[in-house]
Amino acid sequence: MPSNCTSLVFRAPHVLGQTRITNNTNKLTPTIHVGTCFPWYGKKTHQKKKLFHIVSQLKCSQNYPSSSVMEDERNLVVSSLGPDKYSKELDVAVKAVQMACSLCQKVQESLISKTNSQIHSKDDNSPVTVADWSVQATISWILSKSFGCRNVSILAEEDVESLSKPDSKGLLSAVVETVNDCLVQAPHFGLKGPEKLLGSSDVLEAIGRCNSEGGPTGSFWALDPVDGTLGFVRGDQYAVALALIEDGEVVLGVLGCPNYPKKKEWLSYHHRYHRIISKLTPTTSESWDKGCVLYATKGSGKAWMQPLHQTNKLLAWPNSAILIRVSAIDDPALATFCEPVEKSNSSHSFTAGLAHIVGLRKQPLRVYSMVKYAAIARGDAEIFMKFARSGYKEKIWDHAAGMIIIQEAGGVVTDAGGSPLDFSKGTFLEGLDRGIIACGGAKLHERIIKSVDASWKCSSL
Ligand SMILES: Nc1ncnc2c1ncn2[C@@H]1O[C@H](COP(=O)(O)OS(=O)(=O)O)[C@@H](OP(=O)(O)O)[C@H]1O
Ligand SMILES: [Mg+2]
Ligand SMILES: [Mg+2]
Ligand SMILES: [Mg+2]
Repeated sequence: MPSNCTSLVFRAPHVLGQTRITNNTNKLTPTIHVGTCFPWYGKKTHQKKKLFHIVSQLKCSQNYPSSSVMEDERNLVVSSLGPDKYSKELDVAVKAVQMACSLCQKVQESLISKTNSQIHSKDDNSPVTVADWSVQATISWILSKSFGCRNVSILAEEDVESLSKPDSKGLLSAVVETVNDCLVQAPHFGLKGPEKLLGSSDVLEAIGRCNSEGGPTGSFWALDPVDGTLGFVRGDQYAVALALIEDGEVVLGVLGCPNYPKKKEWLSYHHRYHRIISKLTPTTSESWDKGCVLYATKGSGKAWMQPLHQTNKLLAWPNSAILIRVSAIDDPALATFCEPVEKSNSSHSFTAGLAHIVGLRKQPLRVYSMVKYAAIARGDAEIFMKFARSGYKEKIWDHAAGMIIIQEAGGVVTDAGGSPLDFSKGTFLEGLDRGIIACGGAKLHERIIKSVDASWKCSSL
């Protein structure tokens, strides 16, 4: 794991009550290195607890969660300390996505209680709302503020043209208001907000700045401000997806899923039930009722999840993160596969044929957005398949964050030919072979890839 900090020095030797922190050479240890081993042996339970607590605190004090303290029967071993290469990027990205989720929750609530007048159609007839532009502006502003405009390059879904038209004044002012409402909350999320309210030109600039073309060299952020806008406007699942891509490789991913239910069974409920559920359960998403942010950095072998941040209850976020892992189920008969809700986005008949050949018995779990990737990473489902109509080119922002989170949680993501997804060719996943297959484990993945050809021959795709 990349690490630029391999030791941590105490200002004074630590003393736990009467227990001095000593390492396995029994020397008082003012410095803890990666690999430092603290013997449990002979220690009393309360001393063990204190020792574990203090050593665990070290990782939290580094403001990042990927260091780890391992325990065995005799020792407590510090396996890694200090921030990894992307700690600052991860910290800012997670906070920015948390803010974006909170923005989306407010807009979704207001959309559901009003008419459809706030939902607009793009040239390709897909929906776009105040939330899509507002999240893009907010995250663009936060990234620029945190890393400097010149150092930040963003490739994002929404463009600025339709918002800048003279007849879009009402829409633009709604976006400006939403962005400002969100940015004033920045300090609650541990970020700096603007000194004064942003004007229309600031907001348009922030959206327009997301004009990176991506490509094979350098580093850029890929942002889908609201993925699954259709789910969003229907009061259902959607995601905020942010990934960092370096020299064509996804190195960091953050996925905000504000409506991810505490009980995985609720994922399969029709959107109308979600509305009922949201009335039945506290909208504050207290504890784990609904909503989470998932994240991972490349090569860490770990993926994390934290609950949605509550502005009135400040959670020190690395401390509230828990590790997630893909499902261990590798028997197709027991596996759940997810796919897009809309037939026009992925062929349901093709995946039904494929499922039959592979021996998947359960009904498909149809969920809007990259929440499907989240379900695989959390181990709530085993397979995700998407086969768009021929001629449709998948966009990188629809897959980057989800892919890395599944991979670091132990899963496999490829195209339908078994090749890795290529994020180095600009906006689209060029060269994608037919579709996308993501699985919790390699065994299931292999079985599906092997069956794609057989199923493909009898399909009309
Ligand atoms: N025709 C077509 N074919 C395939 N894919 C398409 C198509 N049109 C759109 N999209 C992209 O799909 C994104 C939503 O994907 P989902 O898997 O969530 O689909 S679904 O909404 O559940 O049906 C959606 O992302 P958002 O625009 O961010 O919602 C689109 O990028
Ligand atoms: Mg999308
Ligand atoms: Mg989108
Ligand atoms: Mg869209």
